[in-house]
Amino acid sequence: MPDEASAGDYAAMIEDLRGFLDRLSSARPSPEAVRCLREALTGWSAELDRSQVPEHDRVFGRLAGLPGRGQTMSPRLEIVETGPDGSRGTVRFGRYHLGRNGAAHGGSIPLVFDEILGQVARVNGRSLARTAYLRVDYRSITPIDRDLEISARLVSVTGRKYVVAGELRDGPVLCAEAEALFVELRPGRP
Ligand SMILES: CCCCCCCC(=O)SCCNC(=O)CCNC(=O)[C@H](O)C(C)(C)COP(=O)(O)OP(=O)(O)OC[C@H]1O[C@@H](n2cnc3c(N)ncnc32)[C@H](O)[C@@H]1OP(=O)(O)O
Repeated sequence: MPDEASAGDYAAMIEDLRGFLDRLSSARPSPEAVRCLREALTGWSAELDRSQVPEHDRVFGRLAGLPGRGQTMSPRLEIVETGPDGSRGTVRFGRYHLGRNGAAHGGSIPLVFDEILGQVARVNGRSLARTAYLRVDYRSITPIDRDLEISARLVSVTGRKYVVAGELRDGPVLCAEAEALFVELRPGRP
């Protein structure tokens, strides 16, 4: 992991990257701007090629405690309260996550449910578990560009099986609900 100062810079860079992806996805750049962007990206890809590391040493998505864990794959999730039986927080789907007609893309919603439901399954040291299934019911469109409330609660523990349920709300409106099964890995399983 990076030291505190560079972790702060890394986290800020990830926020910049989220903002960049939002702007890119809702822009209609000129051909000249596209050429310049390509040039800059090619330069940065070459630079990053020089600092590739094995999975264990990655920083992306490993900054626990920060909103979004320092990654851009899933929408920005900020946990405000967590405990052994559940957690709640806010999530913001950006323009990058737009599907059609103002609604978040259906695939971006399970991403954030896997994050928060997985975190509930992970507390109390149940770290070596994987998502066996994740079911999402889309109840109403999920709007982008505003903070929504998201929650998860532990439903049951049966041997190695943890069932966790979640809800995504825009104020009084239920946007989506989910249920997932996490199965603790047997010793020696990757
Ligand atoms: C706690 C930390 C949370 C971390 C969040 C992780 C986020 C992720 O996205 S992980 C990546 C996505 N998931 C994966 O890649 C998982 C791929 N699948 C697997 O590795 C395995 O199938 C795995 C680990 C889920 C289960 O394998 P294994 O340990 O051999 O379990 P197995 O013995 O077959 O089944 C155990 C129990 O779970 C049940 N079960 C397993 N899969 C399912 C399923 N899909 N649906 C319903 N029940 C299931 C079995 O029926 C069995 O129940 P019972 O004990 O009552 O008979």
